[in-house]
Amino acid sequence: MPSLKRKRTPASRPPITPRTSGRRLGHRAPSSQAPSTSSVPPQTPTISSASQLRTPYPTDTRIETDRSVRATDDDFDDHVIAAIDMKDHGTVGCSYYSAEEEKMYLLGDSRSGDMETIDALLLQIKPTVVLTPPRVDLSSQSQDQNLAQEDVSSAYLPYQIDIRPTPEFSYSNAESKLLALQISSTHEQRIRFFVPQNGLAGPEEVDPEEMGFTLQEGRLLHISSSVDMENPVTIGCAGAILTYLQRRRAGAPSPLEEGNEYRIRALQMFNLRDTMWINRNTFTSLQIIQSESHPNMFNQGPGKKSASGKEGLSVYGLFQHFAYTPQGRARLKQTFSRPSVDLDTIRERHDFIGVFSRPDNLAALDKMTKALKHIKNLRPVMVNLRKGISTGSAKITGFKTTVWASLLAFAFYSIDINDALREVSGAHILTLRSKALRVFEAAQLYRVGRMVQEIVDIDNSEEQGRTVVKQGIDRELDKIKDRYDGLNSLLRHVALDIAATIPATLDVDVNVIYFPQLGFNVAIPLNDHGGAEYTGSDDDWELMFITENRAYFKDFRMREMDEKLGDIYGIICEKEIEIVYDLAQRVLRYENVLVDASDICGDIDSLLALTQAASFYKLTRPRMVEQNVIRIKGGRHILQELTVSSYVPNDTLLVGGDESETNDASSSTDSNPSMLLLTGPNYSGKSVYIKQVALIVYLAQIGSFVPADSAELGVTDKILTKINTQESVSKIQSTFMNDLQQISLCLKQVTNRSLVIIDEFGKGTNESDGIGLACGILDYLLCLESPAKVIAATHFHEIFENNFLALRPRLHLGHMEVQVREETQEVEDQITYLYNFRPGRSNKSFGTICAAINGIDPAIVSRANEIASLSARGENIVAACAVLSSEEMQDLEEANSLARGFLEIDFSQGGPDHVKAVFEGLFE
Ligand SMILES: Nc1ncnc2c1ncn2[C@@H]1O[C@H](COP(=O)(O)OP(=O)(O)OP(=O)(O)O)[C@@H](O)[C@H]1O
Repeated sequence: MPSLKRKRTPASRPPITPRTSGRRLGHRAPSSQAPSTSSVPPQTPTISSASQLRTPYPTDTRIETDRSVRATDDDFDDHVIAAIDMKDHGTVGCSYYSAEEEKMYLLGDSRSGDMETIDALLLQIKPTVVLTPPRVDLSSQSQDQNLAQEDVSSAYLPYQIDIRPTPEFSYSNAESKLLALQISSTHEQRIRFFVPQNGLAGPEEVDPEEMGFTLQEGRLLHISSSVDMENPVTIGCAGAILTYLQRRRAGAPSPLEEGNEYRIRALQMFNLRDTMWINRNTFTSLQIIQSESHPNMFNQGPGKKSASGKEGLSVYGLFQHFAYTPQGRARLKQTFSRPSVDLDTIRERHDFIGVFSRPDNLAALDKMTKALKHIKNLRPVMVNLRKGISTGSAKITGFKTTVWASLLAFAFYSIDINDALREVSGAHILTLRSKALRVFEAAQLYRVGRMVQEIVDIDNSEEQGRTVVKQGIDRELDKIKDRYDGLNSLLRHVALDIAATIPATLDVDVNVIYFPQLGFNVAIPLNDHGGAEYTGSDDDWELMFITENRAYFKDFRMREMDEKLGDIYGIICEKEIEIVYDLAQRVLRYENVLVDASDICGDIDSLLALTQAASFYKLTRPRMVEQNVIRIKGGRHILQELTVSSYVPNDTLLVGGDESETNDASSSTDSNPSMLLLTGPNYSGKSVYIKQVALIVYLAQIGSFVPADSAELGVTDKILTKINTQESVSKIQSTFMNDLQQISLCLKQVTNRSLVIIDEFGKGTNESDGIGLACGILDYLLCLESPAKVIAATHFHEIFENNFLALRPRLHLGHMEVQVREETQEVEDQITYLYNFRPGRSNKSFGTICAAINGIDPAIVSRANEIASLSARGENIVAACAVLSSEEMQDLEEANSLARGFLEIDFSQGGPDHVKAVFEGLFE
């Protein structure tokens, strides 16, 4: 008996269509052609008998509002709702809710906050909606953000600002709402609070009520375990978010959304204090997450390989290819937006990379990365599973097969990760490993995997676009399925019977087709006039519908089969729905631990991305120390070195705070400088050098290895930059104005643990003002009692020619070496860029040589050289320019004697003839 293979159809409902040919002239025997599934009517209906039973609400209900607040199945994960408040002259509080993680994060109140703090927060959080009370005006911030986004990157999406009444931010509103939260029922919350060390022993062991607390006390205790209630502004913000979520739920058009959307599984504090302060300007200018074009990209100088060398490159871009899971990439991006200032966290990440970089762990690393490539984020999978159950059976039949396939792959591949973690040598020091092993064990991965594998026929499910249950699970279901599969042969026989009743003079193809919703039908091809080639031998044939090629009829045989077998497909689906529903519920018992396991895979994936990048880009482990120091040997710029054929590594030494040199001895290279001031011609590599130092510090603190032969680094709390970028060009204000804003922010934020990067400050105004300001700022930074680490580059040679900036041990001068061969005829060959950092200042201005290289007339260049050196010496340029050539001197002397002779003429003596004779004498 030919078995009926159910093919995927657009609506996933297989029509069964055995076909036989009617008799042609000459009484040919009915064709023995195999049954075909051709001519599937486009209006194939959907199955719903069982689904309607369990679907109390329309399954396609969606909340459609604007981009930021809509909650659909597709973008549900994207929502990040932040609330920000500022009180009492600068206490900033912030909370945010991530729909993807189903978590609310609360910031510790930041007492010295300002709009820049808020900007940094928004940058980190990347919210879709921001709630603020009327007293906080974010409109300028978002305007700026939109501008930046337009011009530079899509990394920072604009957000919707929702100004809410002040009472929504009150502490009392927040407290009552927090206490009413139902998060204590979740496994994770109980464990976090009551048995932090015991890991995942089981929820029943740690119920607060069992420990003798009243419900209210239990909840307060519970909330306080994850939230520091001593942060009133932040707590107020949490209240505003809870009010917002409540309003959203109440406004949902269908109760379907309730409980599914905006659930809060956990509360967690996050603190800017643990995070390095780094603002958008710095992210942009160091090309960390977005691209930057060098101002000279269209005018390449020597050593520049291609104009597009920097375009489109970003540090994050270099690393992200090594993260394979969605949660890993999200975690990696978060790591890049939040470099840490916590030594333990940083060292732990370095330890992880160190362990997995060991040659004897290569096999384990390989096993883990291979496994990670198959792992999906279980958060949306679980949301779909939960929704499928709570929204009724129509959803269940529509359980995307990816739900089961993802679960199955997750279970089995995370077992591989678990095994690899056990095999890794030297990993006992890694707390992430211990945590992962604990969570994987609790998640009962093998059991969950087996449950899914035993029940769900993944291949067939994918083919049919619905969940198909395997043979052997339910005897009755198997029997019905056998009957369904046998339909194929039955229908062929019926088709042959019908064909035998068709007059021999006609040659008609007869098909009998089963549609799950429309039952059994005889399908007859259409003739050239659009009518059926045959319409039945008697009145019994009833035309049901016509498609493009065929007409469909019911006769007594079809009606009889409808009666006996018409529901067969529906019954199969209904049975399968029940089994799958039961399976979904059993899997959901492990929901929290499975989600934890999925998150842990993200953590592991992001750290393995750092590990693989470390080997690919030849990075080394920095030595993180308590001292306030940056000591780099053979440092490289991780992006720039990819764009040049041979990159020249350089050393750096900077010491901040009290450890920097304070005595007034004359400058010496042995002292500990807090400031490095670089000079040198264009293209000599100053900007690359200063950015390289900042990037090494940054990379170390996100937990990555660094591009250097060795690096000894103390923790830096802020990287503050004044660097010209494309972004500044796009701003409404002038470059100088922007420079001033950047530098004033640096000066306001700076601490002795900060790293300040200043690239050519003061270029946008007149020279003397620029020099004055630059000197004033550098001097201010040098004179701080406990100075920050500063690297600055300048073209203002006057600073040194005129001793505007007093030399002192804290200040080291440096330049990027260039080789000059003046004896060479061709001016282009006179200068070679070596890119070596050398102590001391550049003793010559090569600006004019650069001008010559770029095609400026040699006479102009030589004149410019003369004037530049006069100017650098502070001489009177006007007087110097008045010096005349010998020819000019001769002419001048002649004119002089002529004028004197004229003045000596005595016009009172003699008549006109006498005067005429005197004149003629003068001009002879
Ligand atoms: N260490 C290095 N090794 C190799 N090439 C380098 C190095 N540093 C810089 N370069 C090359 O020199 C080019 C110019 O560098 P950079 O922009 O830092 O110069 P600059 O002195 O800051 O110039 P400007 O004063 O015009 O801004 C870079 O684009 C790069 O191609």
